Amino acid sequence: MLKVNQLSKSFGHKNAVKQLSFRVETSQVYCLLGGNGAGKTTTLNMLLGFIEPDSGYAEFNSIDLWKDRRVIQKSIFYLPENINLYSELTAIENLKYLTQLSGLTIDEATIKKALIECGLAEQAHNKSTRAFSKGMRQKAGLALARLKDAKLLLLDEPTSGLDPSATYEFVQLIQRLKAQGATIVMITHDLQCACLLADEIGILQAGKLVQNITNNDLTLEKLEQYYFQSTI
Ligand SMILES: Nc1ncnc2c1ncn2[C@@H]1O[C@H](COP(=O)(O)OP(=O)(O)OP(=O)(O)O)[C@@H](O)[C@H]1O
Repeated sequence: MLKVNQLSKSFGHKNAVKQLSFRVETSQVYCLLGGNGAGKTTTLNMLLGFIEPDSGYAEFNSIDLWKDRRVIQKSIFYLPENINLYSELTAIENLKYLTQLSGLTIDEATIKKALIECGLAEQAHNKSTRAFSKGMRQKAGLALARLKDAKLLLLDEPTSGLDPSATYEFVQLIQRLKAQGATIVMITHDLQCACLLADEIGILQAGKLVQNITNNDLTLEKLEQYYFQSTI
């Protein structure tokens, strides 16, 4: 379980995140929404340890995210908006190399299995990733998360720039990872995707959490209402 408690961060006089608290249970997806400049990236950067909070804390499975950084880094996987792979290497070579960097030795059959589970067609496994679309890169990225056995996935605007079919495939993939026990935090501007995937949705406005919505048969129309009421 991820517990974020009273997290705050200012840049000079700008309060980017103000006393932010939320919880994400194991096998649940939490979507953080908000307009430009609302504090989503700052929050993600604090969870990733890139930015130190001024106050507050976050724990994953009762381990403090900052005090036990090395322990926690093994559990966290960050999927940036645009995932970088080594373009001269194939998908399999990328995953072999990237898992080796994490101290893992994983055989090719296991890598292929992870790629297939994450929806990357077999004919792409031995191709250079230079010409991979964003959707294909994401599949390879999430296969890496599987191979590293990451328990907490932090996703940054994963559906921006994806076409509707790729978005649909992404939603299905996240649902599978969730069913396999991943805890997921996703920052996004994609209300439809949040509606489909999230168990809980937080809406940030000027650094403050102004809504925390439990997704009980939430419709897109209802979420749009919450969103526009909170952010305009
Ligand atoms: N390094 C920084 N120095 C100064 N101000 C910053 C810094 N990083 C973020 N901010 C400010 O903090 C506020 C929150 O920014 P943040 O990037 O977290 O918003 P966001 O919700 O991710 O926005 P977007 O959707 O546009 O990416 C903004 O006003 C931004 O200008």
